[in-house]
Amino acid sequence: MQKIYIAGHRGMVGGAILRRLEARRAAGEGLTLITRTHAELDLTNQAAVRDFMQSEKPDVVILAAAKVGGIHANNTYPADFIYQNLMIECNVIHQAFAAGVTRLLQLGSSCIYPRAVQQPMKEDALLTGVLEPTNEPYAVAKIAGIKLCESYNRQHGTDYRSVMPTNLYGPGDNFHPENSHVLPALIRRFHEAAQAGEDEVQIWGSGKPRREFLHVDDMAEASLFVLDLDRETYDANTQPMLSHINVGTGTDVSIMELAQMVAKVTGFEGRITNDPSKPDGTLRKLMDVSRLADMGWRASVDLEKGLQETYGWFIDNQYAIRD
Ligand SMILES: NC(=O)C1=CN([C@@H]2O[C@H](COP(=O)(O)OP(=O)(O)OC[C@H]3O[C@@H](n4cnc5c(N)ncnc54)[C@H](OP(=O)(O)O)[C@@H]3O)[C@@H](O)[C@H]2O)C=CC1
Ligand SMILES: C[C@H]1O[C@H](OP(=O)(O)OP(=O)(O)OC[C@H]2O[C@@H](n3cnc4c(=O)[nH]c(N)nc43)[C@H](O)[C@@H]2O)[C@@H](O)[C@@H](O)C1=O
Repeated sequence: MQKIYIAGHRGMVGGAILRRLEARRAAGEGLTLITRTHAELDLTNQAAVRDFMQSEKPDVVILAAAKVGGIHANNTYPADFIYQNLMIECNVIHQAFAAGVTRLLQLGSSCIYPRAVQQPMKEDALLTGVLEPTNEPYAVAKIAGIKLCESYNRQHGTDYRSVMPTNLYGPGDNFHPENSHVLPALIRRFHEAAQAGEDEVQIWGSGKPRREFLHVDDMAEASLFVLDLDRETYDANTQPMLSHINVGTGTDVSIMELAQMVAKVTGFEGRITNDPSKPDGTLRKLMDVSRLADMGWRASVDLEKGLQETYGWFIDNQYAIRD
């Protein structure tokens, strides 16, 4: 019987991972799944995390809890993003080690890479240049998460792994009008404009930046794929000081193209205009996903289909708006 702690199980990604693990358990796999809500266990609290890890002693930890948000939230609350994410990572990773956890998977982000890096971004581009200023504090914390895992592996022989997702979306996303990521923000704005019969919707920035969008079910599947790899395979495909694995689709769209897709899905037929007072952020973020593809995993959810499904989820859960 394997005991797995999923940190952040009420979030978009943690929730999708939990659903997959529950399905495995229902199919007969010997799994004990441990969860705590934020209210039950604040992961920025070192003593609380220590007591929890020591009493539960999980075999495996999946770290999908983090302070998460889009370009505006990152730019507006930089102290929250760096402080909370560093604390969560330090507490969970160190206390997991202290409690004897041998395998851990932590989720980083594509924003760890330099803003002007060669595209698509390979894992070895890490720490080769200047970060994007709108999310540098969050990115620094995410880089620290990778380095924490690598350092415990090198000093203590643990098997702590890191996956770096591209921009994610899907059921359970945060549709807050300012603090969310672009895809859920546009679903909400275009839906509301279509319902109100408005003839114009503004998107932030120039619409020219390019982003890659991965469905959360693909992300959950990739996370468990990486977690399940035997140690020899993981180590053979990574390096001790370059141990993270990109997760993405390998294709991107411009923000204006995304807006046009969202307009179609939500039935908005008016004009799409730009708000140049809002930042563009990184001009392009496209993952090189060959490391994961070489090991046998590829994304399968098509963006158009994923958008339709996510819009359906939004319609059914319109009041599940966070913050
Ligand atoms: N969404 C995206 O586009 C991307 C996400 N990622 C990464 O994927 C991971 C999951 O993100 P996602 O599911 O989208 O984020 P969500 O915001 O949906 O989920 C994060 C979860 O973490 C919990 N959490 C936050 N702070 C604490 C805390 N101090 N103690 C306990 N729980 C806490 C939240 O609980 P509560 O809501 O109650 O605070 C929430 O349930 C994160 O590491 C994120 O950085 C990476 C790239 C892109
Ligand atoms: C996943 C990643 O997410 C964040 O980085 P980002 O990719 O820049 O995130 P974003 O989704 O918020 O924006 C993408 C693009 O879209 C444009 N855009 C248009 N209209 C809206 C809009 O209405 N909302 C938002 N949020 N963006 C909009 C926006 O101006 C930008 O050009 C990181 O901070 C960090 O958290 C991280 O790792």
